[in-house]
Amino acid sequence: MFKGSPEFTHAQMDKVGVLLTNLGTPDAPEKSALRRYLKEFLWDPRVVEVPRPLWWMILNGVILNIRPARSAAAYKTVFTEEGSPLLVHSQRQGDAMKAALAQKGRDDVVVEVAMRYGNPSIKNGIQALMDAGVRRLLVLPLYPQYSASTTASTFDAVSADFRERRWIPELRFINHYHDYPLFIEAAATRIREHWDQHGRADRLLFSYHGVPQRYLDNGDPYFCECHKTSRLLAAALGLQSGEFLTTFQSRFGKEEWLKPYTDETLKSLPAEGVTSVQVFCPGFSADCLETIEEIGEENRDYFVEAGGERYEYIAALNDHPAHIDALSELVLQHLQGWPLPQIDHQRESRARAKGAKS
Ligand SMILES: C=CC1=C(C)c2cc3[nH]c(cc4nc(cc5[nH]c(cc1n2)c(C)c5CCC(=O)O)C(CCC(=O)O)=C4C)c(C)c3C=C
Ligand SMILES: [Fe+2]
Ligand SMILES: [Fe+2]
Repeated sequence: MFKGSPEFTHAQMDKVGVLLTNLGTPDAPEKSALRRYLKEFLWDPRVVEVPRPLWWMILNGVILNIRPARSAAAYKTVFTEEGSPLLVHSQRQGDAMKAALAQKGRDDVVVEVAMRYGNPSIKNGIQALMDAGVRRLLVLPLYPQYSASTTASTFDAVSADFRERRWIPELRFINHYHDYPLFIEAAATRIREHWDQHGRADRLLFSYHGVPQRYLDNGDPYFCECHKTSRLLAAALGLQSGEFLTTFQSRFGKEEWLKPYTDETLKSLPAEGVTSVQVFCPGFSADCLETIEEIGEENRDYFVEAGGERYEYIAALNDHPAHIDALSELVLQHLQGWPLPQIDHQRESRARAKGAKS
């Protein structure tokens, strides 16, 4: 049986919905929650492209016995009273997006936030939108650069939900916004604000989450989109080549990942006479474990141990007003051409008078 909409009446106003998604995060910084989260995440064939029987054995036999405890300890250092930073920032982005759209004259748009893995799930997010009468759905995965491991995986989850539905909404899906001028300007604003407060450093590092080199070799545009973001951002900031670097962080597993690696770069810079760096992560729309702990703490230690003197992490865009403005303009652009929701009030009152579904 497909999931239906038995409460439907013709008097109901068709709505437009926006589903903002991000990667997802464990429910708690505990071993059991990490095991659940990593099991779902790392079993996704978009994330780990290894033949399933072999990967099943490695994942269940080795990784899920070691990694949950290690990752839980790392997550403990970033969780706050409010919860996981990624989720907290995402929810703030959702609230701010709703307010920005209303301010721009679209208070009819329903906004939900969902996570590809864990909670709040994409399934529940789509259900909430459908329950609100959404018949036109715009999905915005908050990954500026397209990668099969993130963006396509989100599409998989949305389409998997649709496969269970009788009445699917019209769908639009934003693949990427790595070169969207307002996004570049928002990131440049964040960096300029940091410079206003702290001054500049010898180098500005743009550090992106990595993926295996093999994915690039097989046609994933992620690497190129990261470099394009860096180039546009450098141009917006008036930086010359040599003043900024593009590096890749968060390696997982033994194979080669996109290079240069952020950690190795930071370890080598002091020997080249670079003793002050600022690091910004243009691929992370929200601060999370990988920025707060890995870039903010772990990599700082590498740089300082190698002789670096000044290391600053520049916060992600999170709910910065320039970011919310960019994302809401992006949404409005992608909503163009979809008829505004309309309601036939006469028909509605007739239907109500009859007290029956029409
Ligand atoms: C921003 C884009 C991201 C890409 C591309 C990406 C690819 C990718 N990630 C892993 C493995 C892990 N990533 C983990 C955390 C994590 N990854 C992203 C984003 C991208 N990942 C974010 C935002 C986060 C943080 C989530 C949070 O809760 O704060 C983790 C879990 C953390 C840990 O245990 O160390 C893993 C594992 C792979 C294999 C991959 C591409 C193939
Ligand atoms: Fe990741
Ligand atoms: Fe990491």
